[in-house]
Amino acid sequence: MLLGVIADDFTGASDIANTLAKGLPGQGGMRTAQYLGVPDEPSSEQIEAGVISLKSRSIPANEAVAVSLKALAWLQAQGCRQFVFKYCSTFDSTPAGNIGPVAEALAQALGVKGVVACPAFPTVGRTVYQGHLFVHDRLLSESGLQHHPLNPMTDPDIRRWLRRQTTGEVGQVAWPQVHAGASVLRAALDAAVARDETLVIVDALSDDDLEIIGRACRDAPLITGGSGIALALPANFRDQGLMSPTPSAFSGIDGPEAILAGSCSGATRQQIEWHATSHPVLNVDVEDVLDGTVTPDTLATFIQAREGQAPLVYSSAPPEQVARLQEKHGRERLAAALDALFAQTARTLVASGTKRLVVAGGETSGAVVSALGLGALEIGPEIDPGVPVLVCDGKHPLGLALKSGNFGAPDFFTKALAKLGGSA
Ligand SMILES: Nc1ncnc2c1ncn2[C@@H]1O[C@H](COP(=O)(O)OP(=O)(O)OP(=O)(O)O)[C@@H](O)[C@H]1O
Ligand SMILES: O=C(O)[C@@H](O)C(=O)CO
Repeated sequence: MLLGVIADDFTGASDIANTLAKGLPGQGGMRTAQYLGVPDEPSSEQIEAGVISLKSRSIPANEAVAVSLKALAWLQAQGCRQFVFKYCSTFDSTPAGNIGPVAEALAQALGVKGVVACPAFPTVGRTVYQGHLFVHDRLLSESGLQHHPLNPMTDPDIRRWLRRQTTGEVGQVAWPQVHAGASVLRAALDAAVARDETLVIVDALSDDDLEIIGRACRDAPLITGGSGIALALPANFRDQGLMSPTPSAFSGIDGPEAILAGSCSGATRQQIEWHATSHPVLNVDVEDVLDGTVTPDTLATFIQAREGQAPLVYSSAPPEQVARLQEKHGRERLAAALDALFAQTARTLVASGTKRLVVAGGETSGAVVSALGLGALEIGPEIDPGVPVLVCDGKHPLGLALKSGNFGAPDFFTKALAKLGGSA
């Protein structure tokens, strides 16, 4: 294994695994595996990039640091020579962490300074300019993310946001020094090291900028950011003659299908609305879940009876309704009940032969794949930006798509099932 990634959530892990498996246009990517948590055993496969999915975005900072260091140790034991800490392209965190504490702990463990921090993902509208994060044409703090239930992003200046979370000084490299090319940027990062800056926010407006950043980080032991930060890393390894020719082709997994959505993001709700125009959907009433009227069997039975019709079950609701329910029942209680509902539904479905499973939402995906107890997932073709086909290869192959709440086109769900089946 050449490259090790520590991702702070499951859908974010798929996102960067997708970037690494694709590589730069026309150049090919790395043979990539996504692991669900820190594996107990060494990697047995011919994997070039290993991505460890953690659920560490919204847990206490000291726990996030501990599990991230454990992931680092496992990746080091697999022989990785470079590490990426992947967080959200909208920098999801609070003044208490977890991006700063985890990044500083990894930097300290690796003995490095001048570490790039860049959440930019221009393909989905996330750019960084003068240390400020934009979502399309809005500042982060005016993009809707200021209302995020767990990590309200109320300050678009991510230098200032990160300084609240860190003990070391946070530096900045502004866009002109990125645009000037990899050697100018490298010199700017070396100057940051000389100033004793541990983390350095680096501007990026386009994939060209991200490629320059990746090239400048060819020999950097640690890089941090969104998935875009990994764009040029496969090419760095290929240029050094370290990679094998072509990863194996994905030929598709056919069989019964299911779509589970717990994400309440605008994109997911639009995708559900689109899907409902021509496919069976079941809207789960959260109060029925809490009082036991709706159970995992209710959902599994609905799906099993509609095999071949792309059935979807969802709890997703608009923000006002979510806020009202959270007020009444408590956020933790709702999340635990819904996580358990989707997790047990997935277990029942897979046990009864479901072969293609699409899940919307990071927390929901984490609950589902943890319950399924899957090993390493291999990365297949891209469905939409940031969302690849995932394959659990074994005696009973399973194809998965784990969609970040805000990702995907309106027809994402049917497209995902088609890609999992090997068509489209
Ligand atoms: N009807 C509902 N009422 C209240 N909470 C809900 C409802 N439906 C889902 N939830 C909760 O909303 C949260 C959705 O989080 P999840 O991470 O799955 O989606 P997301 O935040 O859109 O995705 P991502 O993290 O990938 O951006 C879960 O904790 C889930 O339990
Ligand atoms: O970077 C992103 O936006 C996603 O990969 C993600 O982390 C969503 O949870």
